[in-house]
Parts: sequence; structure tokens; C-alpha cells
Amino acid sequence: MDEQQEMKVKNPWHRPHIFLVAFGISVGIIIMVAIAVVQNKPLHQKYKYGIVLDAGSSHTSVYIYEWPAEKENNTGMVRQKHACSVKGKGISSYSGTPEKAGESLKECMDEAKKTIPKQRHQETPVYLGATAGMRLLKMDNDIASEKVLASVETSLQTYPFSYQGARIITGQEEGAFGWITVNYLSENFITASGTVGALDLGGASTQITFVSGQEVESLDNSIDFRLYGNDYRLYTHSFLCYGKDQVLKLSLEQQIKPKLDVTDNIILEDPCFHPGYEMNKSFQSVFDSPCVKMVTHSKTGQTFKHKGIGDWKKCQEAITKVFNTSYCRYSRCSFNDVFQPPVKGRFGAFSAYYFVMNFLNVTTDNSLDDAKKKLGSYCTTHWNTLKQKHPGVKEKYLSEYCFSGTYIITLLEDGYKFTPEDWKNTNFIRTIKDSEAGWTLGYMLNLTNMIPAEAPDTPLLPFGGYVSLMLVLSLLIFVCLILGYIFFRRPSGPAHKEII
Ligand SMILES: O=c1[nH]cnc2c1ncn2[C@@H]1O[C@H](COP(=O)(O)OP(=O)(O)O)[C@@H](O)[C@H]1O
Ligand SMILES: [Ca+2]
Repeated sequence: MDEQQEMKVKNPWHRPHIFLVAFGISVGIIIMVAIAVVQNKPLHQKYKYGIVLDAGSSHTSVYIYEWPAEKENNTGMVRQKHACSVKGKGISSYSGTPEKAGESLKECMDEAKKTIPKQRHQETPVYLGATAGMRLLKMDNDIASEKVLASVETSLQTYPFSYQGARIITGQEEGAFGWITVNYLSENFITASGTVGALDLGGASTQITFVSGQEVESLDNSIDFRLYGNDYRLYTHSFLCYGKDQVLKLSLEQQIKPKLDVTDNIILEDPCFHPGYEMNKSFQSVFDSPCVKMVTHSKTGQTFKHKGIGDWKKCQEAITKVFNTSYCRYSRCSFNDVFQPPVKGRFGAFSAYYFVMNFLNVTTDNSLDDAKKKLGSYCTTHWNTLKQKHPGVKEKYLSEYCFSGTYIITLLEDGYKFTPEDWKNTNFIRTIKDSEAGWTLGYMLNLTNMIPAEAPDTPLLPFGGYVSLMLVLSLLIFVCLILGYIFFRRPSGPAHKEII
């Protein structure tokens, strides 16, 4: 073997298959590292949490939200991780025993402690917002409402989270944050699809919020937001006393009123309740609210017979009377002298809108006329038939669906002036992408500054693209190195001589 031959054996780069193997192994390693980076990323992702308590008039819900820490400002990143329904009634029902209001939250808050990883407890904000039930209690008995709020505050402060306050939110906030929630979850702030209006029906109040594009003639009904680089002027109104439970009281009061002086044994034949339905109810249960103006001390402790007759047309006539449309100081009104521009665009209707319409199986796939027909036939169904058909449904809810469904259609059509076309543009929704529609998410996003006014700077490439690019660049560098090695080594080494 001469010197040149010996050099050829010693220098592996002169054997193409060795070069290929080395190249293959290196590429394999690079790909494996890249895959490992992509795969392991979620494991290292840090999540943040937030808790919002929705202290509604009928009950309290505790919502836990979760989001990846480094994507705080990206729209649609916050999702509902968990929801807990507090046992018993809303906090305003504890006006006589305020200390019990705080106690009632224990089970759900203990659940929150288990749901959120321990190392995140301290940094997790907790907010409590009370809505129309507490607004009414405040009107009725300011001291009692303060005591109830103090009680829930004391209770929430015993938890390891970062307590941020318990307060009664305004009707405007309730409407606007419901609108933010729906549009944030639908990712409408970053696409050109336009926004969706929000319809929220509670037990004690109801909210309507949308971008009208027209002048808002009353300051109370106008809210401006700058979100992700776009300006929005919202029309919003919250009707206190027009939640479905309070409207039922209003409607009963109106039907009872003419009978009060006529007879002592009042039998109320109610078209909004089913034939065969008969229940003794106390006057107190109707007159115990500041929404019902009439005070009849003489009847305290007495009862009346509430009897269903199931007549949808008459029911709608009775409900229409709770809207005052005789006076409007603006260019146009919904009802009760409240300014409202014509409704516009698509709407998402949630909370009791959804519960009621979902139970009745009425969707906006039905035309407005068909929906009315369906409701009409439902209302005439005998009470016993219904109870047999729905043994698992709470009797109070079951008995009131005819009334509530009729109220919803009347509110939309006569109250807000929805046309059959607007009806078609409305969706009854409970959740969007598994997060419940309601004011709580929007409230938290706002208080934690998670909805920036300007669009956040987006990275040039998504993470996957970034990894691919890095991979291609590493390969290029690798190939260049190899070629460089081969190229620069030849002139000085014996291999070069061999070619000559
Ligand atoms: O499963 C259900 N079927 C019918 N109505 C329901 C159901 N769950 C909740 N609701 C009703 O939804 C309404 C929720 O109102 P909420 O308690 O949020 O009052 P608020 O928003 O006026 O303060 C109440 O009228 C309650 O009775
Ligand atoms: Ca509510």
C-alpha cells in the first residue's frame, strides 16, 4: 500500500457512503430535537387562573377561567375551566340572615381550591359581581344589602386567592361585559366578521347591547370601547324589574288588582299557566318586591288561588300591559321611555333566553310565526300531561315555561321591535366553545387588562413555522460546513495530489 492509498483509507470523507450515514444521523438528531421541542412545549406552558362569582337574583355561580400565561393579550385565549352552582337561592335572599350569604359560597370555593393548582392560588384574582337581585335589595334596604356584601367579602377573604372585591355591578356593565364575552369568545374582535349583539335575560333584569351605527340619543345608553385597535360605540340598556321572575310578579299584580276590592277569596284565572294548574299562593310572594308598586298590608298573610287556563293569545295580551309605550321623549323608544335605535345585525341570546327556548324546543330555525304556534299549542297542554312527560323537571320551572316563552317573544317583538328577519338573525346560546355566555368573562378580561386597546404585536411566524425555519436553517448550515470541509481540505491534503 503506497502513501496515497493509505491517506485515502484514513480520510473517511473520501467514502461517499460514510458521508451519507453521518449526514443521515445528523439530520435525524436535528429532527428529533425539533419534534421534542414542539411536543414538550405544552408541558412547560404556564397557565394562569381567575375566579368570578356571578351573584344573580336567583342563584350564584362560581366560574374559573384559565389561560396560557404568555398569551394573555391574544383574543380567545381565556377559556372557562370549571363552573360551580352554589346551592340555594341568590345572595339577596339572605337579607334577613346576612351571615349565611357568605357561608353559602363555601362548597364552591372549596372546589375552586381543588381545581386550581396550589402554586397558582396566591396570584389568582377573585371577583364577585352582584346583579339585579342585589340592586333591588339595595333600593329596598340599603343596610341589609351592605351586610350581605360584607358577609360574602369576609367569606371570600378566608381563601388563599387574591381577593379583588365584591360589589353590585351596574346594568350598563352587565350589558357591556356580556357583549364583550360573546364577541371575545367568537373571536369577532380580530376578524372582519363584525360583532354580535348580546341579549341577556335574568330573573330580575334583562339587558340588550349592540353596535347600532346610529346616534345614541341618551348618554346612559352609550358606551365606547377601543379593543384590539378598533373603536366600538355600543348601545346598551338594562331593564331593572324586567327579568322573567319580576315580570311574572308584575303580570300577576296587574291581574289581581281589579279583583282586590271585589271579593275576599280571589281566584286568578291566568292565561299564561296550563289548564289543570292550581296553586294557593300568598299575596306576599307577589308584593314582596320593589318592582311591584302596590302595597296591600291588608292582604299580608293571605293567599289567592292561582289557576291556569292556558290561552297563549290572552297571555300575550296580559304581558303586553307590562310595557309602557305611551310616552317617548326621544326619536324612538323600546318601552318605558327608554331610547333604542333600531336593532341591527346578529344577536346571541343567553341565560334564561336559552333555558326557556331550549326547553320549549323553539329555535330561530322556526319562523317567528311557527315559534308562536308552537308556544300556543304548548300553553294549552294540560298540567298533568306535562308533569307526566317531564318528571325530572322542577315544578316551578315547568309551570312557568309557557309564561316565560310568551314573555320572551313579546319582549323581542313588542319591546325591542324585532322583525321576523331580526328573529332569524338571533341565536339562543348557552355556551361558546364550552365557555358560558354571560357578563363574568368580559368583567374579568376588563379588570385584568386582558383586552388591549391596540392589537398586540404578533410574532413574524407562528411557533410551528418558527421551528421549521430553524430546522431548514440548521440543515443548510450543516451542509455548508460539510461542503466547506471537503472543499477546503482537498488542496492541502494528499487527496488533492491524488486527483492531479
Ligand atoms: O333550568 C332552568 N330553567 C328555567 N329557568 C332557569 C333555569 N336555570 C336558571 N333559570 C332562570 O334564569 C334566570 C337567571 O337569572 P339570574 O339569577 O342570573 O338573575 P339576574 O341576572 O336578573 O340577577 C332566573 O330567572 C332563573 O330562574
Ligand atoms: Ca344573570
